[in-house]
Amino acid sequence: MSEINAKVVIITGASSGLGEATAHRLARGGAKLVLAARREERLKALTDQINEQGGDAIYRVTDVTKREQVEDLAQAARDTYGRIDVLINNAGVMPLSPLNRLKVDEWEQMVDVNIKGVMYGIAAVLPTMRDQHSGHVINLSSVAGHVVFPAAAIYCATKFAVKALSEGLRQESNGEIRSTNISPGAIATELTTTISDDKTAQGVNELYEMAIDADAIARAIAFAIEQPADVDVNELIIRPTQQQL
Ligand SMILES: NC(=O)C1=CN([C@@H]2O[C@H](COP(=O)(O)OP(=O)(O)OC[C@H]3O[C@@H](n4cnc5c(N)ncnc54)[C@H](OP(=O)(O)O)[C@@H]3O)[C@@H](O)[C@H]2O)C=CC1
Ligand SMILES: O=CCS(=O)(=O)O
Repeated sequence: MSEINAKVVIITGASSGLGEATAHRLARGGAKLVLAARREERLKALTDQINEQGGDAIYRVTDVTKREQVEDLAQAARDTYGRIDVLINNAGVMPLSPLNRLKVDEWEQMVDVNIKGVMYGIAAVLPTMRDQHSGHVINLSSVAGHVVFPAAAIYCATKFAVKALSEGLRQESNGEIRSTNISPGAIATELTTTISDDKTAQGVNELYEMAIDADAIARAIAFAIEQPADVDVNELIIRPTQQQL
C-alpha cells in the first residue's frame, strides 16, 4: 500500500497553483483531502472534479489569518475522516516591493498569511497529531527563505520564519511528528499577480519566464509523504534548472 493511500491530508491555499496541483496528485495516490482557501467557487470545482474522478475530498472556505477558521478546518477533517495525518501549510502571498515604497499594508498581509497562517495551522493540528502519536506538517517556504534579494525583504523574512517554524517543530517532534520544509524557486502559478509595484512586477515576470510547472512541487510533497514513518524528509529546494538566485 502506498504511504499516501488513505492518509487524511489538509491543504491550505488549495484553490490555485501549488495547492491545487498537490490536491490532484495526492488524490490520485488515494489520499482523503480536506481542501481550504477563500475562493469557494474554485474550491468547489476542484473538490467536485476530484470526487468525480474517484477521489475523496471535501472543502472548507478558510481564511488562514483567522485562527478560529483554521481550527474549524481541522475540526472538519476530524469530523469527516476521524484523524489528521498531514497538514500542508501552503497558503501564501508575495506582493513584493522595495522597503522604501512603504507598502506597510502589504507587509502586514504577508506576515498574517505567510507566518501567522502557518502558526495557526500548526496549533490546529498539533494536539490531534500528539494524540495519534503520528502526523506530518509540510510548510511551503521558498528559495526566499534561504537567500534575501532586493524588493523582497518582508517576503524573505516571512519565508525565513517558515523555515524556522519547520525546524523548531522537527526538534520538538518527540520522534512522532514529521516536519518538511519545501522551498520552491520560480514556479508558474498566480503568485506573482499580486505584485502592485510595477517595476518589481516587471523584474519578477522576467525571472518567471523560466518558471517550471506546479506539479514539480506536488511531486516533491508526495515524495515526502510517501516515505515510511521513520523517515523524515526535512528540507527540499526545487528550482528551475536555469534559476541562479
Ligand atoms: N509559485 C512560486 O514560484 C513559489 C511559491 N511559493 C509558495 O507556495 C505557496 C503557494 O503559492 P502558489 O501556489 O505559487 O500561489 P497562488 O497564488 O497560485 O496560490 C496561493 C494560494 O493561497 C491562498 N491564500 C492566499 N491568501 C489566503 C488566506 N488569507 N487564507 C487562505 N488562503 C489564502 C489562495 O487562495 P484564495 O485566494 O482562494 O484564498 C491560493 O490558493 C505560497 O506559500 C508561496 O509563497 C514559494 C516559492 C515559489
Ligand atoms: O517565492 C518565490 C520564489 S523565488 O522568486 O524567490 O525564487
